[in-house]
Amino acid sequence: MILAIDIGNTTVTLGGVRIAPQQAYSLEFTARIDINHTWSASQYESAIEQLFEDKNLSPSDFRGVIISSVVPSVLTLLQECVRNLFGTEPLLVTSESDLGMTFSIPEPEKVGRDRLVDAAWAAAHYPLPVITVDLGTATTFNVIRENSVFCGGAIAPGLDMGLGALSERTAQLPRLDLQIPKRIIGRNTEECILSGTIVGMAAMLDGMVQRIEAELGSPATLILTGGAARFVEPLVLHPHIYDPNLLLKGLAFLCERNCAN
Ligand SMILES: Nc1ncnc2c1ncn2[C@@H]1O[C@H](COP(=O)(O)OP(=O)(O)OP(=O)(O)O)[C@@H](O)[C@H]1O
Ligand SMILES: CC(C)(CO)[C@@H](O)C(=O)NCCC(=O)O
Ligand SMILES: [K+]
Repeated sequence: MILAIDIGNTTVTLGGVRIAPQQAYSLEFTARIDINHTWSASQYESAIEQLFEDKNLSPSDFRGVIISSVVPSVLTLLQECVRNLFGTEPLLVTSESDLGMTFSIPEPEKVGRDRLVDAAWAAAHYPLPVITVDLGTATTFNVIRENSVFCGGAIAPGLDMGLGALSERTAQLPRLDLQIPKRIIGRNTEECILSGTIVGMAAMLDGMVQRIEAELGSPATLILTGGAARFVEPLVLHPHIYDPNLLLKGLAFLCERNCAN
């Protein structure tokens, strides 16, 4: 199997991805390590060793390691971990990787590598044009046109970021955990916050997708992913596919594609 590592601003997500014949990708395991900016490489290394021990895994179970990162400082630490644990360099996703896409934007190297992975998987596996929406620390949109042309997207504040900001910057609003709202018209403070944040996110997605389709001049396939997607997905009206492991499968896909070359 392939070890896929996504370094985000909140979490490092690890996945063991097995690729069966006929290109069937399955997740053998997933694990999350919270980003801790005081940690050294050896602390991340211990966390990964502990994970392997818990899951009865060893480095020899993996035939490749690939990383996408949007946090350069943590990437340096995890590259060192992989070197120590596996004795090899991990493959890194960049805009120069073979992504199976071309770019119609001026600075592809500035696009978050998590966005590139989502886009590469979607371009290869879904009818084009396709829009991917990833609900993580931020909510990101990618738009891939016919012929696998990555033409841009959008970046909005994340769900949890919105919930956090509401409580931190007010006297009377509590900190709530994500949950699916019971109704649109909230009947108390908690219901109002959940409606405004979560139904609001779904409405934003629907409105954005409508506007993106208008700019494209054609309907698009809509793919939703990311840790917070399950709270929003049931409220999205536009036809869509919920693919919770897009990023990890995308990493394994790119590992295959870029190791073979
Ligand atoms: N098991 C869970 N229960 C409740 N909320 C969750 C759970 N898993 C994820 N979330 C929420 O989903 C959000 C997004 O998760 P995801 O893993 O996609 O991104 P992240 O790790 O927070 O962001 P990044 O990838 O930028 O680090 C998290 O901020 C968290 O609030
Ligand atoms: C938007 C985030 C933070 C989402 O993880 C990440 O993709 C990122 O840092 N992007 C860089 C800017 C860009 O994608 O244009
Ligand atoms: K920043």
